[in-house]
Amino acid sequence: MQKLLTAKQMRDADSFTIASKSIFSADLMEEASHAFVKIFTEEFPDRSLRVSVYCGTGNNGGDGLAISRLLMQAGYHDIKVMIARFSANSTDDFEINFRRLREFQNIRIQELRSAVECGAETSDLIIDALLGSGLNKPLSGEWEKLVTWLNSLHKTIVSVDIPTGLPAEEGAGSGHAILHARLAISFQRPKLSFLLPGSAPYLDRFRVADIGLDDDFIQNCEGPYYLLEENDIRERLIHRAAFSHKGTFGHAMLVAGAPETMGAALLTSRACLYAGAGLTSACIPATGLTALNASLPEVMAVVRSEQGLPTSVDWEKYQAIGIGPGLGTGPGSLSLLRVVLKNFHKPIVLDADALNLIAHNYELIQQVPEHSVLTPHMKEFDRLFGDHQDWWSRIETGIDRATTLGCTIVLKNRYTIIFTPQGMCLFNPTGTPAMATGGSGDALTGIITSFLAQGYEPHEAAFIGTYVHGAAGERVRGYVATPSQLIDELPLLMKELAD
Ligand SMILES: NC(=O)C1=CN([C@@H]2O[C@H](COP(=O)(O)OP(=O)(O)OC[C@H]3O[C@@H](n4cnc5c(N)ncnc54)[C@H](O)[C@@H]3O)[C@@H](O)[C@H]2O)[C@@H](O)CC1
Ligand SMILES: Nc1ncnc2c1ncn2[C@@H]1O[C@H](COP(=O)(O)OP(=O)(O)O)[C@@H](O)[C@H]1O
Ligand SMILES: [K+]
Repeated sequence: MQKLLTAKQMRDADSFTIASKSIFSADLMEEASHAFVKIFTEEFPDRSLRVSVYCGTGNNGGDGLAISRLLMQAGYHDIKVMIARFSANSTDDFEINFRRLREFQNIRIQELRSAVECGAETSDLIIDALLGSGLNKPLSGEWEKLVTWLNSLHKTIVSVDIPTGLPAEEGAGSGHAILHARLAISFQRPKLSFLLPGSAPYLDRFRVADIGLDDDFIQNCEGPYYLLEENDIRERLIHRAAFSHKGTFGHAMLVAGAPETMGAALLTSRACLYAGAGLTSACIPATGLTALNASLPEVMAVVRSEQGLPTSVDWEKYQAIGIGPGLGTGPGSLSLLRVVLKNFHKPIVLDADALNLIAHNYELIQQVPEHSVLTPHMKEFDRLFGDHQDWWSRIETGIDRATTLGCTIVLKNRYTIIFTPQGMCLFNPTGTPAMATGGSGDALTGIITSFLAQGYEPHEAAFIGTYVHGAAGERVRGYVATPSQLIDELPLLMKELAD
C-alpha cells in the first residue's frame, strides 16, 4: 500500500531526496517536469495544439516554465507562457527556469501584473502552473480574478500537481475561487483532497507522475493515510489448496431482508456465496423462503418470524454474521439485533439498518463484538457519530472511533475509506459511478462477511472485500453495474488475484 502524504510531508520528501541524491532542487524540478510532459503527451498527442501555460512565480510556476520548454522540445510549436507576477517574490528554481526558457527564440512570454491584462485567450488548452501545494490561504485579489476568468472560458485545463486554489488536504471550502481542471497530473502521490468528494467540482480526473522521490522515506513518514493497491490484495488472498473443502472456508450467516426488501437478503447472500464462503445461510422472514430457494439453491435458510429467531439456532457453527441489509428498523428488527449481539461473540459485519438501529439505541454499541466491521455510507456514519460539516472532519472521527471502539469502519464512497482499530486510514481506489445504484452496499456486506467466515482478520476482510467489490464493478464495464452483475464477476476476478 502506498503512503499518502500531506503537502508538508511532500516538501520534506523533496528535501530529503535532494540531500540524499546530492542533486540540486532544479534537477528535481526538471525530473518532475519531464514526468508531467510524458503523461501530457500520452493524453494530448496532437502537436499542433495551441497551448497556454499560466505560471505563478513559486515552484509550481517554475514547473510550468520547465514544462513549456520541454513541450517545445517535444514538438508542440504553438506555446504561449503567461506569468502572473502578482507579487515581487519568486523562487530560485523559478528564476533558473525563466532564464532557460528565454533562450528559446520562438516562445511567447507575457507577464501579467493584474488579471485584467490577460486579453483574449485563443488557445485550445490551458496548463495551470499558477499555484501548487504551496497554497496557504484561499485565493483572493488578483489570483481570485484570474482563476474566475480562466474558469469562465470553459477550456480544457490541465493542472500541474494540483488545481490552483484547491487545498491539498482538507478539501475545498465553499465560496472560494478554485480552478476547475479536466485533469491534474500530480507529483509522486495523489493529494488527499483528490480522494474526497469536495474536490469533485474542481477536478474531473487525476494521474500520478513518478518524479523519483525517495520511496523509503515516503513509506516511513508518520501518518495514518494509505492508498490500497492491487498487490495488497494479491498478497493476502489465499490460493485454494488442493485438499480444501467447504469446512475450510467457514459458515457465514446473513441476517437481512424483510417481506418488502427480500432483494437485499438475496443480494447479500449471493455476494457472500460468490466471494467464497464454504457455507452460506440467510436468516430471512418466512415470506422470502420461496424466493431464496428458487434463486439461490446453494444458500440455506434460517427462517425467522415476527416473534424472532427459532430457539434452535446453533450460534457456534457460524464463523461470521453479517446483519442489516433491508432489515427495517421496527421493534422486531431491534430485538433481532439484540439477540444476535447477545449470542454471537465473534466479529460481525454491521450495515444499513443494523447501523441505524444502533444510532437510535447507542448503548448497543457496547455490545458489538470487538474487531467487528461497520460499513456505513455517509448518512449512516453521521447518524452514528453525529453530523459533520465536511469529509475531513469525518476522517478525524473515523480514525478516533475505529481506535476507541476497536472496530474497523468502512466509510463508503467513490474512494471508500477504511479505518482500522490500529489507527490506519486506507483509501480504496477501485469502483466506478456505475455502482451508484441500490443494492451495491448489500453486495459489499455479503463479500466482507464471506471473508470474515473464511478466516481473514476483520480489517483484512474489509480491505480485500472493498477492493474486490469495486474491481468487480469496474469489470462490468457498463453505464450501470447492477449488484447482480458485479457479484457474477467475483469468482473469476478473485481467481486472477489469488493465482
Ligand atoms: N523541490 C520541490 O519543492 C519541488 C516542488 N515542485 C512544485 O512546487 C510546488 C510547490 O511550490 P511552492 O512551495 O513554491 O509553492 P507554490 O508554487 O504552490 O506557491 C507559491 C507561493 O505562493 C504563495 N501563496 C500561497 N497561497 C497563496 C494565495 N492563496 N494567494 C497568494 N499567494 C499564495 C506562497 O507564498 C507560496 O509559497 C508543487 O506544487 C510542485 O508543483 C516540483 O517542482 C517538484 C519539486
Ligand atoms: N460513484 C461511485 N464510485 C465508486 N463506488 C461507488 C459509487 N457510488 C456507489 N459506490 C459504491 O456502491 C456502494 C453503495 O453502498 P450503499 O450506499 O450502502 O448502497 P445500498 O444501500 O443501496 O446497498 C458502496 O460500496 C460504494 O462505495
Ligand atoms: K497548479
